[in-house]
Amino acid sequence: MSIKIAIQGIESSFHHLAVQKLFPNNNVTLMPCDSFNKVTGTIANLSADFGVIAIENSIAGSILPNYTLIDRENLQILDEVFLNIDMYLMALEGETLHTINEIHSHPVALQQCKDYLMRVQPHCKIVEGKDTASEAKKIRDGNLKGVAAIAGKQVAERYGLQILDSHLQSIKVDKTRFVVLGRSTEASPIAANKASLKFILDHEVGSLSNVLQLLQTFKINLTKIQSLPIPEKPWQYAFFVDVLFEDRTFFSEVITILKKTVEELKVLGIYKQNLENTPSNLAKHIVHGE
Ligand SMILES: O=C(O)C(=O)C[C@]1(C(=O)O)C=C[C@@H](O)C=C1
Repeated sequence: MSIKIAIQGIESSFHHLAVQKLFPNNNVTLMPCDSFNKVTGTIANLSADFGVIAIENSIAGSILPNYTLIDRENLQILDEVFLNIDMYLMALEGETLHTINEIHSHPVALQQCKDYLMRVQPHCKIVEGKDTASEAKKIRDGNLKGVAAIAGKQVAERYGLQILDSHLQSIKVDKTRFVVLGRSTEASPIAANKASLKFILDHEVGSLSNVLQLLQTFKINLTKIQSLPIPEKPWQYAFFVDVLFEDRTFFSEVITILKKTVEELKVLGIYKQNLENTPSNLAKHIVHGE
């Protein structure tokens, strides 16, 4: 039995690499989607067991629409993984840096390489595509002359393109955080030490500061805070935070207090921090029915 995992993009994209890191020993059926929207929809309508989506890149920043998608579809963050990203310029055999006049890639990938594009290829037309790998495949399938794609090295190998330039990202160390999404309402892992929360505050002086102080009191470490506008309420914001906790009881107490004090609270996931990129245990539930 295989696990069905929806990703944005096709085989060899960075999302595919993230799935391979998370589920290296499992029989995975990849469900390629051409937008993040379709990934979350595919999980919500039960077609996929899980989905993997990028949530933040160290150079390009948060992929903001993905926060809204997780929230809107009522999905749970079940796991995470961090990929080192290295960007390459690739095109058909025989092309050189001087014959290229158009460059395609995923918008977040283009953003990571914007210094390179301005410095080395300022004359090129930049085209935002669906994902790194499908843009490269398009060049191969359509025999597109004068067109290059920005993608990972594995994409050049998979789709038979020639590498014209390497390490294009603006900062050498380039990392993307991906999260595994599911519909699961099952108990979070016993070893969980991280949570993603969304809260909305009333417009009182100090309401955000009170929440931060509460976290401090209970020794809960805030690792990320992101505000997003609430479209129905102009100039009001929802806060999306990631927190690390050592003591599960303290964490539960904080949740109880927050529920009473903030206007709205939603737990988007309780999982184990995974800086070491340990393979996920989630497949067990699907394959063995545990
Ligand atoms: O197009 C791809 O290969 C992707 O997996 C998408 C994506 C992203 O959404 O951030 C993934 C990792 C990199 O940061 C660049 C692009």
